[in-house]
Amino acid sequence: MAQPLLQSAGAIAPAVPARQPVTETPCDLKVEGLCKTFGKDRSVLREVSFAVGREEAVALIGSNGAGKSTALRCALRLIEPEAGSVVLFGEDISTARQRQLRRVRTEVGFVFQKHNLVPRVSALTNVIHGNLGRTGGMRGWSQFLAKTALRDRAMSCLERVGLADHALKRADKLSGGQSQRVAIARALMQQPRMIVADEPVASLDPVAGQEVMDLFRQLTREEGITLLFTSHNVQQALAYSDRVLAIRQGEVVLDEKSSNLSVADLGKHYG
Ligand SMILES: Nc1ncnc2c1ncn2[C@@H]1O[C@H](COP(=O)(O)OP(=O)(O)OP(=O)(O)O)[C@@H](O)[C@H]1O
Repeated sequence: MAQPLLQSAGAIAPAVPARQPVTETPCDLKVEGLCKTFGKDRSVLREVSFAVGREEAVALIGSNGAGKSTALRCALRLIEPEAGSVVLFGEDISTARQRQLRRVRTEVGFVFQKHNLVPRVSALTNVIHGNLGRTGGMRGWSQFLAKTALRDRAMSCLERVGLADHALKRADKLSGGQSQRVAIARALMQQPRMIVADEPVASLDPVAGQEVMDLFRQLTREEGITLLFTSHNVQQALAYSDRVLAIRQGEVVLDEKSSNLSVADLGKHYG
């Protein structure tokens, strides 16, 4: 059954208090009964439910238009589902207002297919932008110190992705693979508990794509970061995840540990 309607941002809180976390095992994200319709009757998500365990790497696969990106966006309330519940890091955000949403989402690093870097500034500045909001209330010397610390941290994030040498290069002079690495460094800058990546390597050639996926796996394992990513590529999904979710026409049709699956199994659920 679908859960009660989610409220839009800024709406008045319901008289009934928000549902409390219902996690049986440690779980960073749990969604239940998400429904989303575009326009009058374009039903894109139909009671989508899934969970992402702490420090787990979960791949969400499906063909073009299956609803993967919409599922990710609704799961983080970047867009509003019409129904369903969302528990993020143990906090029920189904009816959360913008302020609570912003706070909880600071612990999520986003990486998209198009890296969305600011083209005319350096890789380093792009990474610093991942966290500039946190110095907003500071003034004078404390702001200077905070910015110096941010710069040092951004440099260390670029080192983590192997791009310290390119720190001062303009973003629009970087290759696709390098740009995606900067996007990962920018996500790391937030010191996220979870990274959500929407087709992070779809626009890269196979070698650069594999390097970026290797980097995701290495960094998330070393730093204990949960990973939820979407992919069209069943081999890649299997290779880089602990668990695979397949979505078809807005419905979850498979939710299984990667170790129990073969590429052929996944192929059957892809479409
Ligand atoms: N803002 C929107 N307005 C109207 N329709 C939308 C909107 N966003 C997505 N859709 C439609 O919803 C369906 C699912 O889109 P979604 O982007 O979630 O699929 P996807 O599985 O991520 O596909 P792809 O792999 O091609 O990115 C598509 O038919 C798409 O056209």
